[in-house]
Amino acid sequence: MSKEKGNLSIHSENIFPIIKKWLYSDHDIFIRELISNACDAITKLKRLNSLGEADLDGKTDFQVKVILDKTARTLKFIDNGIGMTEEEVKKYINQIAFSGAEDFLKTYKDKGDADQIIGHFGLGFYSAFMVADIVEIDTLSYKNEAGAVKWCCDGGIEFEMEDSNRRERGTEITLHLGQQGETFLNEYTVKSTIEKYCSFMPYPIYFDIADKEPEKDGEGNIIITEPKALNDTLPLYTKQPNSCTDEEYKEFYQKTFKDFREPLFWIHLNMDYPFNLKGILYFPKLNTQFDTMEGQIKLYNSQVFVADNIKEAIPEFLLLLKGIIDCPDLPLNVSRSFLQNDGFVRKISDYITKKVADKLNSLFKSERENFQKFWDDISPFVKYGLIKDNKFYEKIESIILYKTTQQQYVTLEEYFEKHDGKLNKEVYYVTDTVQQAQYIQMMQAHGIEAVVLDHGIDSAFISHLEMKKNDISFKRVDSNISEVIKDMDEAPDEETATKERDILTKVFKNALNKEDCQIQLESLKSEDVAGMIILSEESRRMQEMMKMYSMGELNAGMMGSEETLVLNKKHPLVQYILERGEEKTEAVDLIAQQVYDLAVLSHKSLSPEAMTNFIKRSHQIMRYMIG
Ligand SMILES: Nc1ncnc2c1ncn2[C@@H]1O[C@H](COP(=O)(O)OP(=O)(O)OP(=O)(O)O)[C@@H](O)[C@H]1O
Repeated sequence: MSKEKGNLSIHSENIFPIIKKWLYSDHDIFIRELISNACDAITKLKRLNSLGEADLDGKTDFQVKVILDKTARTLKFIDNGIGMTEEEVKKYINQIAFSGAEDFLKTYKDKGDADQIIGHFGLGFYSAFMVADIVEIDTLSYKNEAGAVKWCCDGGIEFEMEDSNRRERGTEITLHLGQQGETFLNEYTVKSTIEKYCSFMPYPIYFDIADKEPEKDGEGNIIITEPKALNDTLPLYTKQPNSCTDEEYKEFYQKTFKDFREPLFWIHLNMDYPFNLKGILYFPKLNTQFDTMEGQIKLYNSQVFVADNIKEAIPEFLLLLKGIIDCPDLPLNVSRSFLQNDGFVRKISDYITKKVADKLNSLFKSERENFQKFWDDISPFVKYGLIKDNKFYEKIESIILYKTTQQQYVTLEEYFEKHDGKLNKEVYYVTDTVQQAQYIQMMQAHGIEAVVLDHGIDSAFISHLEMKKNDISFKRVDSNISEVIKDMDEAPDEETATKERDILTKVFKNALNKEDCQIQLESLKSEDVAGMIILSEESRRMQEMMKMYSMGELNAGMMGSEETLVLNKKHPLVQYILERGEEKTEAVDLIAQQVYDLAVLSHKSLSPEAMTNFIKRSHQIMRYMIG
């Protein structure tokens, strides 16, 4: 065969089923596409007018109307934009995937770029056939000499075109809704879809029902109400940050996210170079631990809603926030439903991360008091962020706050400074201030404050920080006996210590009837406590991990032995037992059992059986007291 060259061609009978079935994931996006076209038509006309190429004839009340006629089963999209000539309909509508928007941008690209044109691919219009059996266009171009044109197509490969008697500049698209479009005969569906996709489109959008019964007052007089646009044509995020007030930010938040709590603070993103990005990120106030998972980032492309929570463009941890991001340069695919994952998207994500880190740093430096006030609410987010994103970690690592048991907020550096010389790069923490009160109090008595790390994210946060800063270790207050609370002067020699520990181990094993009873004998500075339970940090973390992976059953047997009963040699009850050696008396048994139960009680709850015994024994002891 001789060498040939040619153009590939598309058959519309093949492409229509693809558009109807596969191109767009959601049926309702035809509303977004047709309203976007209407807005583009207005933007183009305005642009031409500003270039002196179009006369508006005084008609500058630019708007888009959507009218539902339930009886006729039609949905109309009417604009007073640029309109189309016969040639333009042939070129842009009859040729699938030939975009007039692209054509326009090419022609006018050097003549200023004040407004954004939404269209790009030349396919959106055909999404109307997902819901309509027949689509009609009635259009009159702004060009003086142009005649109005009517176009009609039933979704097959044939269309009809004829002259129209339309007199108004602009375009009216009529969808004759078919079975697939049944749901759009419902006014609430149409209205909420417009609100979903078009809330921030740049021209007012009015929705109305054809032949609607007029509203009347009690006396039967018709109430005339001003039509109200469904959208906000100048959303706050498009304005310059220095011209927005706190009140406006709060109001915008409440309206956009239907959240009537006040946001804690916000970041207004406004970038022109190297890419165009605008938006506002809000740090919401949390009610409960689980609230954090309810963030919502709405992504827009030239004021057209794309989707919520697009992971490719927004760093995962930011999805815990609430916000709007509008990026006209987003590399969207045809359906505008997801992004092509390229380096550009990564840059957007990095930019947002940097902005958030900068804001947190500036709050820390210049509004420390506020930063502390916000900390409880924002810390789950910050911690999640630093675990997920190393760049974020590096930028905010030094400003992470820790709330101490005395309700102060300190950085790690400040924590060590506070305990100057007392702690060897150890951070003592509590996970439950009530349950661990005994330990907290003991440490406080010796000048050590613990920090409260009681959120679900904290165990992962601790591990992450230890991995990053390997000289630092986190120790729960009940995980060991700090040197600070021991009385080192009273430490016995090795031989005595072993002997005493052996005696106590035997006595306690016997009294408690417990084979795996680990005993440690210490001289504590305080004489108030006879015994306390400690559980090594490593084994407790292991237990927690097992619990998380639902391996709870295994832990009791495997890990139980890691629990140690620390007895205070200075306490008279412990001394009483030691003085009696291994002598077995009722009093020794009672003391051992009671000391053990009290130690457990200040660490966790007793099992039902142990609790019953404890109460019985306590009564018995009180009876002995009165003889
Ligand atoms: N209401 C309208 N007024 C004027 N021209 C219109 C209107 N609707 C569509 N057009 C013309 O038809 C062309 C094709 O529209 P279509 O929605 O298929 O694609 P697009 O908007 O260019 O791109 P995309 O597929 O990205 O939406 C538009 O570019 C525009 O030139």
